[in-house]
Amino acid sequence: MRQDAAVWNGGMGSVSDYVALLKPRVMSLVIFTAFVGLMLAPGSVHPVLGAVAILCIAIGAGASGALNMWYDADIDQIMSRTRKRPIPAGKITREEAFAFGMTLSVGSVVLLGLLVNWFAGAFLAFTIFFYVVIYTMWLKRSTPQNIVIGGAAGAFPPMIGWASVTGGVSVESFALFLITFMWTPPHFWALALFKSGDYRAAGIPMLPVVAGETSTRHHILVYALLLAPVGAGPYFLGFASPVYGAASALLGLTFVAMAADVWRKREGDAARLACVRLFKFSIFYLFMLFALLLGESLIVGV
Ligand code: HEM
Ligand SMILES: CC(C)=CCC/C(C)=C/CC/C(C)=C/COP(=O)(O)OP(=O)(O)O
Repeated sequence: MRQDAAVWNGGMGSVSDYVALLKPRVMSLVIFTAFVGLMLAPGSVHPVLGAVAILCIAIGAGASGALNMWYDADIDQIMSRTRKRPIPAGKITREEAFAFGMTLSVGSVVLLGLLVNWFAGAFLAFTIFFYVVIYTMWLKRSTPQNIVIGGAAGAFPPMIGWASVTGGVSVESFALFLITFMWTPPHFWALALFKSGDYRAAGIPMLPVVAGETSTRHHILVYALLLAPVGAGPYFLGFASPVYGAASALLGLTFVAMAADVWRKREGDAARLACVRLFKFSIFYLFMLFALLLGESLIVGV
């Protein structure tokens, strides 16, 4: 039976504990990509409904983070990076986190369906399900390909933003999905390389634990090489300008160069630094690609 890691502290957690359950820092970039999807979609939506859509996606994303922490309380208590989270720290019980996550999940989906459209609402429900059930409850603990497949959940939000305007999907919204989908493995493995002790202790079959560091470095480089052209996809598909094409190529080549650095530097501080640099750059990279697309859509819209 799964052990409840949280200790009942005799009262409700504070507001900041509940905010922490929403994984706000990670989800901020997810929400930004959803916003860009909404802004790029053809046609228009009333600004109030657009704001409602983004709010619902944000709440749904946060809710899925809370449900992830509900299920993962046992392993979060073991890993040094996650030990201070509200449940292992004894600030919030698993039951409270579950009730909070479920309420926000259902609320965000129903609100998006009723006020915006039911295709977007169903897509949000599917994404929450994918992250919580497919990734967290199933793949994360069973295969080193966990984040390759499970990472799709984090890549769907721009498609949900797009669907909030059009009520459907398209080649363009799929191209936005593909960028985050190809980006997630190197984003995560760069960090996992030097956190593998944590995952080993928790019994999570992340790639560096199962396949070793050399294989993980190889995977990072291959994904970076695939990501570079995928990042330029919006230009090749004709919904971004040559300026975006050139900028995305430059960012993609920098990503590849940093992945090659991780591949080359195998020992000591140099290896660790190369991983940290790639991890930090990965976040900058994704933010920049979507910011460039947003900038172009605003200029065209003027
Ligand atoms: C299965 C997929 C993913 C995994 C396993 C993963 C894992 C991680 C981990 C372990 C961290 C370290 C810091 C922390 O715990 O907050 C992190 C940070 C971060 N991730 Fe991811 N991530 C994934 C997908 C994504 C996606 C889809 C996005 C956004 C589109 C994203 C954005 C970020 C950001 C912005 C940070 C930095 C947070 C900070 O500044 O503290 N991640 N990720
Ligand atoms: C709209 C919607 C529902 C969006 C969901 C977005 C999403 C799935 C983002 C993934 C973010 C993330 C931190 C995954 C890591 O989970 P982990 O459990 O491996 O990381 P951890 O060890 O830090 O908990």
